[in-house]
Amino acid sequence: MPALLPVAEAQARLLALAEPVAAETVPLAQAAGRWAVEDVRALRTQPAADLSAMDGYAIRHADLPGPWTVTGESAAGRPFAGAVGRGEAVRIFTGAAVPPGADAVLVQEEAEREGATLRLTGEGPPRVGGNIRPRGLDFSTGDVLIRAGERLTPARLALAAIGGQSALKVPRPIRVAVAATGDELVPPGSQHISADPAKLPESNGLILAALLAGYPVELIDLSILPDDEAVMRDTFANIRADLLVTTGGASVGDHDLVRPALEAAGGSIDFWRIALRPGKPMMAGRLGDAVVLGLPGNPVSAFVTALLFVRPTVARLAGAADPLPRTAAAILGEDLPANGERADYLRAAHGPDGRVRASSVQDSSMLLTLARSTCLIVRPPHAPAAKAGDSAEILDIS
Ligand SMILES: Nc1nc2c(c(=O)[nH]1)N[C@H]1C(S)=C(S)[C@@H](COP(=O)(O)OP(=O)(O)OC[C@H]3O[C@@H](n4cnc5c(N)ncnc54)[C@H](O)[C@@H]3O)O[C@H]1N2
Ligand code: MOO
Repeated sequence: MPALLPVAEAQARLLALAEPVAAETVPLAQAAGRWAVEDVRALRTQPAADLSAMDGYAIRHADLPGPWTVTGESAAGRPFAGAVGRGEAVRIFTGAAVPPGADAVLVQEEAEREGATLRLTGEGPPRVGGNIRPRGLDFSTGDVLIRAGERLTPARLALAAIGGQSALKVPRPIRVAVAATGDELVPPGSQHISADPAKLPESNGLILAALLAGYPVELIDLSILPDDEAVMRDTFANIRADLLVTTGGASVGDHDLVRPALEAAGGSIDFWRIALRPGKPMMAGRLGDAVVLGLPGNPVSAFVTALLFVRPTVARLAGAADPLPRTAAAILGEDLPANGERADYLRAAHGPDGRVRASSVQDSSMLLTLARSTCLIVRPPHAPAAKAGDSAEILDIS
């Protein structure tokens, strides 16, 4: 058997197989969770004028400590038509244009008004420009607001809108075909599950669909394929997808038929078997225009490989410049033994003290421990033993 491929190398080879798909232009609301194909620039300056940051009175700072004569009002969307002269004040509200002549805003809590006469009761704005958001504070026309390859998060979509954009160029949705394999599998909720101990509810399809919720995908559900090479081959040969994900049948047993079926369908395997626990027998390759990922069948192995490989592939096909999952640092609540040759992704939970503790059982078939975990502790190959209180790298799965 060839040596196991390190995770980072496997990810790099996989991403090299995946080119972003063709782009389309969609209204902002449809761009949520997708990736920008090109730099998005501001079509306007924000704020477009000097605006008040508070409710109060627009004044000339040099006129402090007053008193002033109130000559009018400026509200958001309804600016004051005139200017502020010496000894004058204009009633102003948050977001309203500061009239010409005024250079500070006196907050109403620091003033007392009687008819048109305004008196200072507090300190007043400390400086020229006090309580004013100057024109262009956030950005100016032509500024790059979003870079090509960045994800269109809620904040970036709002930024594009306030920057004057109405539509964005993004890759079209990614067609992801998902097939579970195994004679033992039946759809979740099937009647005969409890009656037949040879049958097992299919769960990996849910893992994949749920992990891809919020991603720009069209899922093609190939359902459950039997352990039959010809059936698999014919199914694979007919898919119209950008990414084919199978689970199960990836290992070395007599019924592990995904690899030969893919090859019989005209596909090619780029790599197989990764220095990863769980998830060692994952394979990656191409079939026609599609990238193919053959995940192991054990549900926790399918989950971990979906996080490390499926989501990044979808993100790259969907235009992400930075598709790999981001790890975080956490403090260990317990000692960990030295690690072996495979990178280990340990199911773990954050305790009330904020520290993370790995579950004592890590068998890759066990979904209960996965469901109770808040993170995976990433143990690189050959990591030395670690002590409680040490920092560790984690992947959040909460
Ligand atoms: N002799 C060896 N045996 C195994 C090796 C090895 O290196 N040498 N690797 C082990 C490792 S590691 C893993 S991981 C598994 C993965 O095997 P497969 O991808 O071939 O998976 P299956 O045998 O089809 O299934 C494994 C297990 O998971 C259950 N399963 C499968 N699909 C689903 C699904 N969609 N939903 C729920 N559960 C599923 C299946 O019933 C099996 O219990 O191989 C080891 N063996
Ligand atoms: O790699 Mo398997 O996923 O260890 O159980």
